Amino acid sequence: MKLGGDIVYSNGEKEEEEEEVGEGRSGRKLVVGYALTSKKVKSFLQPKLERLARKKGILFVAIDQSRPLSEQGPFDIVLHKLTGREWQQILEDYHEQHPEVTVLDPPDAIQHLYNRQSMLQQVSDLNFSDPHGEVGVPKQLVITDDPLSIPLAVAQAGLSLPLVAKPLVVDGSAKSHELSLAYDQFSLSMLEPPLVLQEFVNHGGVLFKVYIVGEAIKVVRRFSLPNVNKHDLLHHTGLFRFPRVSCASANAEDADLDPSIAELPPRPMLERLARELRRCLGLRLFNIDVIREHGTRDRFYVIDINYFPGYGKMPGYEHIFTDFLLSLVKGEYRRRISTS
Ligand SMILES: Nc1ncnc2c1ncn2[C@@H]1O[C@H](COP(=O)(O)OP(=O)(O)OP(=O)(O)O)[C@@H](O)[C@H]1O
Ligand SMILES: O=P(O)(O)O[C@H]1[C@H](O)[C@@H](O)[C@H](OP(=O)(O)O)[C@@H](OP(=O)(O)O)[C@H]1O
Ligand SMILES: [Mg+2]
Ligand SMILES: [Mg+2]
Repeated sequence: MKLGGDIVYSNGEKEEEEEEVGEGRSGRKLVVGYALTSKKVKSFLQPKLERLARKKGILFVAIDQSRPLSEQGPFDIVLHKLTGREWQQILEDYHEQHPEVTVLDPPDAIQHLYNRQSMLQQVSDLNFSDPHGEVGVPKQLVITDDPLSIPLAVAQAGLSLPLVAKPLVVDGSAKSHELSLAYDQFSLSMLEPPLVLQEFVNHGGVLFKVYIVGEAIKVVRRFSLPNVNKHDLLHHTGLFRFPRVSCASANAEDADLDPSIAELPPRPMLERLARELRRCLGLRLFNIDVIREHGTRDRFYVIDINYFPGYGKMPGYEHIFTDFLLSLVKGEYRRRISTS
């Protein structure tokens, strides 16, 4: 079904003249139940998203966690980002009782991303290489106990300094994003396991965030940590704790950067990588942090994967996300028609 219209928003954005209108199980509207933290509601459910969604026949409804899910809705789609075993069980039970509802995404698949080791394992297993480039993960080591054993473990694993120390578990807390850079082996004993130690890869201070929403991808540049050279390594000791550099709202899109550093990774390579990761992770909503090894044109590393990231910072996310939601029910209708 098509709806005419031509709205120009205050930010100067002009919507397409014709927008598709969604149809959910409840009739005309496509009902999306959401279970998100208040921080996520604020960053994701921005007025521009709700306005466009309404226009396309999509209704976002907050899930009341104090009431059984089956008594709410009916929903066509459940969108969620909450952690905890209890919530995971609620969703799994609900999915069993209501297989007709699309749960974005399956909780067991999301679990893989809440551990920085299993998060990158799938990327490593891909052994990704195509004519446009190679994508790997930095060498890393998991430490679960005794900080005093770290220097020896690092030497035995053959990891080179400097190392980025990251909390092993990512649970949405600020603490799970408290990272540090270790310049010398003695400082490694001051770290607090459980953690992942990852070789620092020089990449010219620019990182590429690749947002994935179903089959759509969008890449943005962000500032990152600067290169560490031999001189820095000789003259710095200790741990350098650093804030969430790549998450800062200031992006690197308009900065005057060295083109060999700022050049986006080749689009066909990212599309193929996203497709393969979507398949092996079993997820549709995530982003990957990609860096290009300094001094190379086509050697890339994935250093982080985030489930349901800050889409509010992705340009045009309201269009991409609403199109994605509509595509899910269209697929559902197609399936029903072909099996009836
Ligand atoms: N192996 C690495 N080599 C070089 N820089 C790195 C490496 N790992 C992390 N960094 C830098 O540290 C930043 C934070 O690391 P990472 O993305 O793993 O943490 P995070 O807390 O999960 O971030 P996000 O906010 O994206 O979830 C990166 O954006 C990048 O600037
Ligand atoms: O979009 P990028 O720059 O990757 O950063 C996101 C993080 O990766 C996410 O982990 C944050 O979400 P949570 O705070 O819900 O984990 C997410 O929080 P947000 O939705 O409040 O922006 C972002 O900080
Ligand atoms: Mg990151
Ligand atoms: Mg992360």
